[in-house]
Amino acid sequence: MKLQLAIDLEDVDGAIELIEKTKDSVDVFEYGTPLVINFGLEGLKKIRERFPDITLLADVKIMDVAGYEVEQAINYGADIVTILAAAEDQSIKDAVAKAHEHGKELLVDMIGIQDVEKRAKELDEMGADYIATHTGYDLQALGQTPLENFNKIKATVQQTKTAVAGGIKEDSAPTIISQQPDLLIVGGAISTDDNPAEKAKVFKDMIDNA
Ligand SMILES: O=C([C@H](O)CO)[C@H](O)[C@H](O)COP(=O)(O)O
Repeated sequence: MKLQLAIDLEDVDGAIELIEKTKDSVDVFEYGTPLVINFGLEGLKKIRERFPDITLLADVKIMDVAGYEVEQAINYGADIVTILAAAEDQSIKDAVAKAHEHGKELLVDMIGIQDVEKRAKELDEMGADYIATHTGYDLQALGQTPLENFNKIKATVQQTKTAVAGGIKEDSAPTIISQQPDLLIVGGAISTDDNPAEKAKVFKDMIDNA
C-alpha cells in the first residue's frame, strides 16, 4: 500500500515547500485539481523540474478529449493521470491506451457514480491502473465517508488496483487501511497540520505496520 499526499490548498511554491517537508514519508504526490484550475500544467512542470525523481499524479479529472489531455499531463511531468469514471467508455479506453503508450498510469475517479459496483466491473475490464473511491469535499461536508463504497468496489474489481480518498484523517485511517487499498490518498489531514512532516510519517507508519 502506498501513501499519496493530495496537495489542494497551496499555491505552487507552497506545494514545493510541502513536498520538501514530507518527501521521506510520501510515495505519490498529487498535483490537486485546485492547483490545476489556478495554475494549469505549468505549475506541474515547475514541480517536476524541482523534483525530477518523485512520483507525481496530476488530478486533472478528465471528461473528454482523453487521449490528448492524458498526453499533455504526461508531457508536463505526470506519472499518473486521473479521469472521471463518468466519462464515456471510449474516453476511458483512449486514456488507458495513451498513458500506457508512455509507460505511465491512469487512475479512474469514481466521484459522483451512484451504481459503483456496475461501473467498477465495467472499468475493471478496460485496463485502468487504479479505480479510486472518492468522497468529494461537498459530500464530506454532509458527513459522508468513502468506506462503504470502497468496500463494494474492492469486492468487485478483479485486476485493477484500488485507491481511496475523501476526508481520511488519523482516526479514520486504520479502518480503511485494514481494507487494504493499494493507494491511500490523504490531503487536508497532512497539508493543514502544523507539522506536515510528522503527520505524513504517522500515516506512513500506520501503512507500514498494518
Ligand atoms: O480530489 C480531491 C478533491 O476533489 C479536491 O480536488 C482531494 O484531493 C481528495 O478529496 C483528498 O483530499 P482530502 O479529502 O482533503 O483528504
